[in-house]
Amino acid sequence: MSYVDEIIEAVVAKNPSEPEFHQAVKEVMESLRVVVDANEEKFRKDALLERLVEPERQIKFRVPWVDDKGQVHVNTGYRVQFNSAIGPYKGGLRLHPSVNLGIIKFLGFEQIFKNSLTGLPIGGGKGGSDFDPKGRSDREVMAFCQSFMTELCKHIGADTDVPAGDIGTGGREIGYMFGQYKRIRGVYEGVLTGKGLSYGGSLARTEATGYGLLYLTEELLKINGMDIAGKTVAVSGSGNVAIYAIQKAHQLGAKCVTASDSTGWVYDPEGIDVEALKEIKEVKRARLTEYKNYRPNSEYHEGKGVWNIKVDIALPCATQNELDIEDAKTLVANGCIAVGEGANMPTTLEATEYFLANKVLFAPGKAANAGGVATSALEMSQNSERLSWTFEEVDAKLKQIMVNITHNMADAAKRYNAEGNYVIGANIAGFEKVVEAMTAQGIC
Ligand SMILES: NC(=O)C1=CN([C@@H]2O[C@H](COP(=O)(O)OP(=O)(O)OC[C@H]3O[C@@H](n4cnc5c(N)ncnc54)[C@H](O)[C@@H]3O)[C@@H](O)[C@H]2O)C=CC1
Ligand SMILES: O=C(O)CCC(=O)C(=O)O
Repeated sequence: MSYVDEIIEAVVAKNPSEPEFHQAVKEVMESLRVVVDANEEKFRKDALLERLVEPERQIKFRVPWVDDKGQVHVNTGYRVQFNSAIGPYKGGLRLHPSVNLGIIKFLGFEQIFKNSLTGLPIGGGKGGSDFDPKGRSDREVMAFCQSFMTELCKHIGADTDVPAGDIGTGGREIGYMFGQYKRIRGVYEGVLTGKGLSYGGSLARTEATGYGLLYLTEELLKINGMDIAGKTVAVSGSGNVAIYAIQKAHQLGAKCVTASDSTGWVYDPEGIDVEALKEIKEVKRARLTEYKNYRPNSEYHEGKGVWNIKVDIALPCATQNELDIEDAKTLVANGCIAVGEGANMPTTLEATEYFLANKVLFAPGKAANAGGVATSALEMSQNSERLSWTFEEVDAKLKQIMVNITHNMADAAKRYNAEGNYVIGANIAGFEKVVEAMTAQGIC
């Protein structure tokens, strides 16, 4: 049996009931086959792949908090510090009822390669809790965040592990967590990114993941002889990534006609009104049913359906495995030319293979959504030098990073005779740097 197959089998056997982690490992390992085969003897001797798929550390803890009626609730908190070969652990905190150890491990594993692709010195980690902020008052969210950070603060720091936002963790939650960290540890340092501008945040971090996704998509079309201007786009989700992806798509001359949340989706043939979306989701924290009040000519549908709309480009920006094989077949039949993953692993393995087989330009999340974590690393740099850069400076660096990632993944794919396969390209380009650093640092 090949080394890659042995590793995939061992991961499944050793980590039962973690299907998302298996899926993430399988996707990466399949892409690395050609590199691993060429270095099999050395990698086996060093147990390189065994070390890569085993987190350096995983922390699981109790998070008790009191609701507005005086009732005590207990949630589970996680932080998986996956790999620190190229820098301090870096990755977001997800607050969603679906969170469990397997989900955090898949996200942490992806983060290793994504962070490497940015070209910046950040290792891979991820965390979160099964707490659901939806429908909770600000005081309840604060109570949860303070309790969560009371334990987490023992394991993180500006030079060791720097968490940030993810699903359910936005500016409000980061603020409460930062306050609690400072209160307990007594240090004012850049321990979290995605902070508010008044206490060390970076301009453009809020926009970065969505903007970065569009910079990469634009470049990908460009190197394949196409222009993003004039293209029709479907976006799923209506959170941080989706909102700023739609905004940048419009700025680049494309038209985005859909958005969704966990209960339904909207189709607006004239183009999604970003200001209305921001008001509904960022200010009112309401459901998308409200969108019709702002745009009477739009349609609202319950359930899932954005991938049934005929578009040139699909940008899944909600959550994992939200785009399956049936969706992929519909998109291809409707003439879709490119897919960029704004979310982490939103496309199933089967759907990904279908896109690749049908020559759809497919940008995997670890490349396409790397603009968020890259800008977090820029926030860390600004915190270290006690300076704030302008929006234009940060945005220009973000754009350059996304353009570089596009070329690096395209070049890596070409080097290994897989031209146009950006899944292989992104995984190999991310892996190469991590392996070099792990090898240089000896067995650890
Ligand atoms: N915020 C960031 O900087 C980055 C986020 N990501 C990824 O992007 C995705 C979205 O994250 P954010 O926009 O930050 O979160 P968010 O909490 O701001 O928005 C999440 C969106 O996805 C929808 N959603 C969540 N769970 C869902 C489900 N089970 N079914 C259908 N819709 C669902 C929500 O309704 C919401 O519209 C996630 O996969 C996240 O890991 C990736 C890189 C960076
Ligand atoms: O900004 C960060 O540190 C993390 C962003 C993140 O969680 C992700 O890239 O999935």
